[in-house]
Amino acid sequence: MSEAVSTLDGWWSLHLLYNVDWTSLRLLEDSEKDQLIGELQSFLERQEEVHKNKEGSYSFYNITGQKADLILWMLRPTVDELNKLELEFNKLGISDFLIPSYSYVSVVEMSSYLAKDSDEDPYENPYIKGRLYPEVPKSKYICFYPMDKKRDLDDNWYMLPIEDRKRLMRDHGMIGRQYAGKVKQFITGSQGLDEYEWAVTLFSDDMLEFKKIIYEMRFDETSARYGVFGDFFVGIHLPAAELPAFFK
Ligand code: VOV
Repeated sequence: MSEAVSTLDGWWSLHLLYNVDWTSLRLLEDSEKDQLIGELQSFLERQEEVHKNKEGSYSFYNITGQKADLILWMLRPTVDELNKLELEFNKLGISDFLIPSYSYVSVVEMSSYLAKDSDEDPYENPYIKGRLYPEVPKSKYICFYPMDKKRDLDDNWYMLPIEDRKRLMRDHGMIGRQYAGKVKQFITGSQGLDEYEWAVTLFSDDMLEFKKIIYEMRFDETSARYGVFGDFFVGIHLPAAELPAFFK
């Protein structure tokens, strides 16, 4: 049996994606729309407060293409809090006009493949804390997708010796590092929690950087041989102040 890799686990993560029911929304009076929008803005302001207090984080983007219109990504210390938040969101008036299109449950994950031997408690290390309990940026663009590592007879990530997986992850990290300052990545693990094994959530101020990093990584053995991908969702930042222009 191959040696399992240990992980450090941080905040819980919930990606919620919706399509807007534009046909029904169009039938509302402007004053009714204002009320729905105001309520959603208050919800987002509460998320911003939590983010500023470093008790969680969130992001809200307008998805490009027909797979969804909106993505709300929320991070919290416990899955119970996320569950409650989802209920709170479902009870907002605007939710009557939102059709769920996709959701993803996971938890911020850091593997130990590249960890240095140390006696210190990793959960007290400032760098690791910053990764496990992240401040999600408000970059112009988001790219979100779930993925697996392959378990075929010939190409089975889970049967590779840990030394091989360490080498592959080192190479993966080297490519990633070339995108420092251009792409910010968040890896959340979902083994036993959702359909795939990880969610990848990327942020950048240039949408083309998503294509560049993902294409470059496809040629690296980790992705070329073992990466299996779900649907990709890309979108543009939607600040609360722009909601009236978006919905009206
Ligand atoms: C901004 C770029 C960037 C950087 C710097 C980066 C670095 C790193 C490091 C150092 C490590 C290992 C330690 C850890 O933290 O776990 C990882 C881990 C991981 N990555 Fe990564 N990754 C990036 C970016 C990045 C992308 C674009 C993808 C998608 C791959 C693709 O083909 O579409 C990805 C995937 C992952 C996954 C699924 C894991 C977990 C794998 C596992 O088996 O556990 N990642 N990643």
